[in-house]
Amino acid sequence: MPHRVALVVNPTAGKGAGRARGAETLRLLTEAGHEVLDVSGTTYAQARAQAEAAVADGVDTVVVVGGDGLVHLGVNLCAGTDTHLAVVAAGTGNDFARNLGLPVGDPVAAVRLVGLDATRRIDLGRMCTPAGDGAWFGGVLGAGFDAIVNDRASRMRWPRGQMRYNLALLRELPVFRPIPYVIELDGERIETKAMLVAVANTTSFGGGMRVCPDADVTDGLFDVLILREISIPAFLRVFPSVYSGTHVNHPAVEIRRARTVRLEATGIRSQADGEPFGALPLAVEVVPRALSVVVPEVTP
Ligand SMILES: Nc1ncnc2c1ncn2[C@@H]1O[C@H](COP(=O)(O)OP(=O)(O)OP(=O)(O)O)[C@@H](O)[C@H]1O
Repeated sequence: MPHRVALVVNPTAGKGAGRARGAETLRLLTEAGHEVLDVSGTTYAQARAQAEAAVADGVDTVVVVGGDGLVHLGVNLCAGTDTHLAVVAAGTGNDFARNLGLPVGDPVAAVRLVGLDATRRIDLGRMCTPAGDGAWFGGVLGAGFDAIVNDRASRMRWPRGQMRYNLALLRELPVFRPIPYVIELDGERIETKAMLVAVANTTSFGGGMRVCPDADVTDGLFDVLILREISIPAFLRVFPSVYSGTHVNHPAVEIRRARTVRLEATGIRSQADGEPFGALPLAVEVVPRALSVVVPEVTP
């Protein structure tokens, strides 16, 4: 079925590969008979404003070409509506696409899905500051060491891609101190020092770090990881096991399930889907079935 499509391309995604992937996606969508409105911008803010207007105008589907940052934009455009989100994964990490079994680095396969009309409704996270500033996220919200590294990486101009995060991590690690948190899980209050707290809708972030390997996007619950205070050498030893998800067996790791989470810590910022969000405190809730995603197969 031909769709009315709003296309958002991040030309900087995947170390600059996004531009070519975007041009290919535009050509493929047009050839497939879809009516395409290219709402890409020279900045994230411009793309967002143009895409919001297209969604308000009633497009059927938003197609994002980029990494998890562009998925984050798409999630915020389509959340709570019947507009479908299609992902042409062309970023560095592509955690969202991998978690949902979507094609990665393959615009032909991703565009084919748009015409097949197979969609799946998934849960989203909704985060809110005390001032009432809110946003949605599809993947993982982190507030701790991950957000500090993410913050530093986003201020660095070089190198690009995954190496930037590795370098930021090496710079932050020696000066990092465990953070005193107040965490509320469905109203249960936990006071603890921890290295990071991650509120997960999907399983992974940061390019394959399977922080909450059993997270399920349709269970109406977050998986919440608390990595309690450990020494920096112990942190370095446990860190690689996050890629296989076996870190969950470490005694300092606790994973809990909750519908609502409140996070409080002084001077700590958050990141969601790899994009910086506000400082703590934050209130977070899961909103079941808030997003319709274009997928390879129909699921109820
Ligand atoms: N023209 C643009 N349109 C959209 N986003 C842009 C644009 N220029 C720069 N960006 C930035 O790209 C980031 C998102 O990148 P994305 O996740 O799509 O790709 P990536 O290669 O995986 O990036 P990263 O390695 O930074 O995670 C956002 O933080 C956004 O501010």
